[in-house]
Amino acid sequence: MTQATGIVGEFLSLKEETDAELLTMQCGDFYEFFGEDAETVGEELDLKVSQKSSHGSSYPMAGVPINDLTPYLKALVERGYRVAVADQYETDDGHAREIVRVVTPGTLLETSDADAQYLAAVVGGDDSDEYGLAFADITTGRFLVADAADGDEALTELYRFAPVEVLPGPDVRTDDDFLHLVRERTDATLTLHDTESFAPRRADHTVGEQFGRETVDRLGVAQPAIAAAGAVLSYVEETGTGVLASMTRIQAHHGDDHVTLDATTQRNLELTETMHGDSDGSLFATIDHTETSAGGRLLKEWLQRPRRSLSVLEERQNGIAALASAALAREELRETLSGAYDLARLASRASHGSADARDLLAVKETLATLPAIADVIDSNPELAASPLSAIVDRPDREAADDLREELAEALAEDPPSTVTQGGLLQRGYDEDLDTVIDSHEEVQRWLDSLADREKRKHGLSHVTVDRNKTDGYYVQVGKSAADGVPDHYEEIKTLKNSKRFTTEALEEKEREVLRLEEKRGDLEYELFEELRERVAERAELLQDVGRALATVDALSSLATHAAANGWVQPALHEGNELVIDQGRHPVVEQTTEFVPNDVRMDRERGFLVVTGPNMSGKSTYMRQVACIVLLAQVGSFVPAREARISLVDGIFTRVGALDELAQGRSTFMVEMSELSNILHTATEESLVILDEVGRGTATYDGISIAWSATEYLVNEIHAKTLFATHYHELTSLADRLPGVENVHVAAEERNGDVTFLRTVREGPADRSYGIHVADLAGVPGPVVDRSRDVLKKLREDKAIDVRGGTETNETQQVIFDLGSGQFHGSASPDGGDKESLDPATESVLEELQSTNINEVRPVELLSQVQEWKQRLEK
Ligand SMILES: Nc1ncnc2c1ncn2[C@@H]1O[C@H](COP(=O)(O)OP(=O)(O)OP(=O)(O)O)[C@@H](O)[C@H]1O
Repeated sequence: MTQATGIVGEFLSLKEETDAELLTMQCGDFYEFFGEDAETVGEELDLKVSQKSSHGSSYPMAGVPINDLTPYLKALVERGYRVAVADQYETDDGHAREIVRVVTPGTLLETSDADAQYLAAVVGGDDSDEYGLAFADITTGRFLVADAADGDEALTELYRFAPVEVLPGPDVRTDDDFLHLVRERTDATLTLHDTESFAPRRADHTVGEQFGRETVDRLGVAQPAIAAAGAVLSYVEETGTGVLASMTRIQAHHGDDHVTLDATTQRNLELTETMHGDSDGSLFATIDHTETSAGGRLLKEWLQRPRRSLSVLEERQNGIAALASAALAREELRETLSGAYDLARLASRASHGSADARDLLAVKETLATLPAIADVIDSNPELAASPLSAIVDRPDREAADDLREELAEALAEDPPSTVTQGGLLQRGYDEDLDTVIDSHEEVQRWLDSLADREKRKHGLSHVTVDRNKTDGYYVQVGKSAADGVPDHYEEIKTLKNSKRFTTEALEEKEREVLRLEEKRGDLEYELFEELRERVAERAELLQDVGRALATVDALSSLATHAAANGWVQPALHEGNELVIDQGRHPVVEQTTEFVPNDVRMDRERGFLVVTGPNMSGKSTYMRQVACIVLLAQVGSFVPAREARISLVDGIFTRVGALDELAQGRSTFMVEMSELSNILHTATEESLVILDEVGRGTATYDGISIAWSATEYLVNEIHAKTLFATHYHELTSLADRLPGVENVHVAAEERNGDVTFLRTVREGPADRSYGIHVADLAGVPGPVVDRSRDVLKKLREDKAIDVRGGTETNETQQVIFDLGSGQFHGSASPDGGDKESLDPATESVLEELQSTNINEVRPVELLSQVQEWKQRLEK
């Protein structure tokens, strides 16, 4: 390509200045893309690409009218592009252009999505495993920082906030494994931002400047989190979004305040989307009855970040309790809330300078909902006595009223969406403006009555006065009357049925009206900008009011759901007892005639082995327990007749996931790394849900792993655990290990038909129904019969040790007789049946026994298990 000159040359040299993938440049009334950019945009957005000739060469070109740029930008950014925007401005000798903004997924202000839009940065510690994270939602001004003890915790936070764009710090950039997991667990675009901005001193300075030195010192987060925050701020500034002013507050997200919910668990419990990736059918979609997008955002945040503080949870519970019983007042609140707009978003738009008069009107209307809501609360004794009154009193109500009044005095009732053509402000707001408006209206009246005057004065019929772009103002006279116009009429155009004239007086008024229009437009715009700036200065106030309204909305939503579905307030406590009477699964109960079930767990009964036929309801039962505990720690009521819930520090799940095979990962490998993560992180205060661990490999390997994991959880971790399994063998652990109990989901078999009762009962299931289910599913008869034969043949003795048993403190041995389906304690601890084992089996068992799966990496474990298998087969 020859060196481009002219407009294309200007485009290409601007393109060199930016690292954005695409550039669009203002050329008069259009934004244009040239060259490769034009082709990309043409393909992505189906935009027409034409050819622009420039000095003998020709370049692809695609453009959109200035006012239509936003939807195109949005579409490009949603496809993961970063787009630089160059604006044109006047200079003494013509015009020039410069890049004013780079729009990226995390800095797109024009989003119409109600969800939070987080821009994140993640930084590794210099010589520790620690990570620091920062999250900013530029559309609402929310800014959070968090420490993470290690890479896993950093990934968990990233999954929790689901950022749309991530800035990896300099050290994280080279960690391919970490980046791979970020890509896998979030939909974020990864952007390499200037390394300098992550430098400790510089970041510390940036953050101090933005939020105030003292605030930063009080945050109590480690240096990497500050580095991440500094990088985010510098990125927001550099991309030219101009919203830094709306970021008024920095908050530390302390993991300890929240229930640990790793990415897998958030997915397994289908918190915000189902396993299939739909938002419908998720727990959030089920319980969300919020009226405002800010309320919905807050409720989602609560679900993703359940709390551990009893006082925080009780405040929410008490709010919900009051709202749940005050049905009428609740409906009134929701009705009022339905008129509220997203104040945090409006504040960001005001800071950015893109809020129009309608946006400010929305601010005014929303500010007015706060006292309306406070009135409803005050006039209902139950609500007035609840934490709701403190919630609505938290923002500075007086300042909110002042701002609302100021806006009410300033804004016109129905302003246009353009801000440059007047009509934005009310009479009486500004004296100078009133004078201009008076003169403008006077001329306008003269023009409006001109046609009538001319008709009367000159005896003309068919006269109209109008204006258009080419002719300006004109008097139009019908053909039949056109000959009778007075001499001072000057003809400007002949049409088919009429003629257009102008007069000196009309021309003069036209000049006047244009001057006044311009003056009015300019003055109004100036006054409007000042007003908008004053609103932007109150960003923090708007965020506070927005938060209060969102809180009332989220609580009302939870109360509405509780009241409609018969949910109850759980008794929360810091002990160990988890008792759920007649619990239900919050999502499944919506679509099924649900059979409620009980749970009782405490220190003496901390591990439940859940058995039952396939499809009987084991998974549902366990998830139901996890969801109820989670909802309780959101502060919500729960689907049960009664519940007493001990607060947990984390919920961990290992549930067969559907999507792993699609991702080309070995199911067993995933299963083992998830198990390993649980065994490493769960504590005595955690809730662990294991669904068929060990299923992904050969039966005996599976049993061995399930067995030893159970021992470890019971003996070392003491976490409350529910473990569903098809390995009937594991049910014998209940007799041997204190704290382990069997429950089963009941089914009845009569004349070969199995009826699922969905009722959970004490004790192990009678037997495994696998072959029966195969039969039901229509597997051919001969195959079913033959599998029964094979099962019979497989029933041979195997010996397994139980660790941590009660009878002696020593390891004891039990023999599992697959023939009878029973375990027998060994006759003597070191002799007996053990001698009947061949040396190879014995050595494998010894190694298995001495393997601490908590210390072995999953990959090694896998190959170790394979090796044992080969030795046993030999
Ligand atoms: N308590 C209940 N009341 C009504 N329906 C239920 C109940 N529990 C489970 N179900 C329904 O039963 C079906 C099977 O449940 P689930 O997947 O939990 O079984 P499972 O025992 O875990 O099966 P598998 O062992 O094959 O994984 C689901 O469609 C679920 O909606």
